[in-house]
Amino acid sequence: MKPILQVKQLAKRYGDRYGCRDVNFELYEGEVLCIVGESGSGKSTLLATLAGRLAADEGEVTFRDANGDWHELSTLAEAERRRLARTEWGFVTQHARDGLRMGVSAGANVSERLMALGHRHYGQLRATAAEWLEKVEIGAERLDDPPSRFSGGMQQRLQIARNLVTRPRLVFMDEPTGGLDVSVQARFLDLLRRLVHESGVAVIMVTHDLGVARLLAHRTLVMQQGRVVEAGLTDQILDDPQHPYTQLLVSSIVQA
Ligand SMILES: Nc1ncnc2c1ncn2[C@@H]1O[C@H](COP(=O)(O)OP(=O)(O)OP(=O)(O)O)[C@@H](O)[C@H]1O
Repeated sequence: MKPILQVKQLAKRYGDRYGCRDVNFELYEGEVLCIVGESGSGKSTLLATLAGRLAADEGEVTFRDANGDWHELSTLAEAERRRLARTEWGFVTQHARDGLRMGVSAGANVSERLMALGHRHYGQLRATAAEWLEKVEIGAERLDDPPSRFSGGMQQRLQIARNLVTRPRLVFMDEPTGGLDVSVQARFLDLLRRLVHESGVAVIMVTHDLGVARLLAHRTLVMQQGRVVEAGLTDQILDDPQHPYTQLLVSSIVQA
């Protein structure tokens, strides 16, 4: 199997300080990778740089598209990056208001990305949006309601539908459970795990919650002060952490 993403010596600076540095890994089709670490360790910076939302200062990120062509993000024209973001990628944000259009209907939120791909048939768009609302357990009768009338958990599920409806090959997620009450997190994670598994999409997810990584991720990267200090299979990392910082992270949840 070939990787869909290759990351080499990636670094992003803010002024003369590094947000993240010396990051190397490959991601394979259908693989779920979690990036964990404490606040300020560089997780969001790394994610935004991988998705081309921030320009890398060093190293490279190379993505293989559905035709098998490789694209190095730093050399991509902005129009081409946007095309990839529309067709091959998704991005789920921590706060739904950053990832949804709060003023338009739930149905429009889902069909918008399809329309950007050229789908125009109104009845078909509506039917697909209804189908996806059902898939994320919202209920098609809410099709015309704006997400501002939804609970936090529903908004986050709508964001998932909006992103997966175009069948992207890679979805970036920045703390998707971060804003949710603990009581709704479990249901959300369960649904997410099922949809990711069914669709075969690859996911790179930032989380500070090792429990989320345990539940979803095949592999995990542990970040400290901008660097990846440990990387490997999630179960191995959580059951037998090698780096002192990972040991500290793991022991802090065991004690909690
Ligand atoms: N726009 C910015 N300008 C300057 N420094 C920044 C900026 N964004 C992040 N940083 C710094 O880069 C480092 C990494 O921050 P980043 O937000 O990527 O960490 P994080 O692990 O995602 O943290 P959190 O979990 O709190 O979101 C931190 O030291 C942070 O202060």
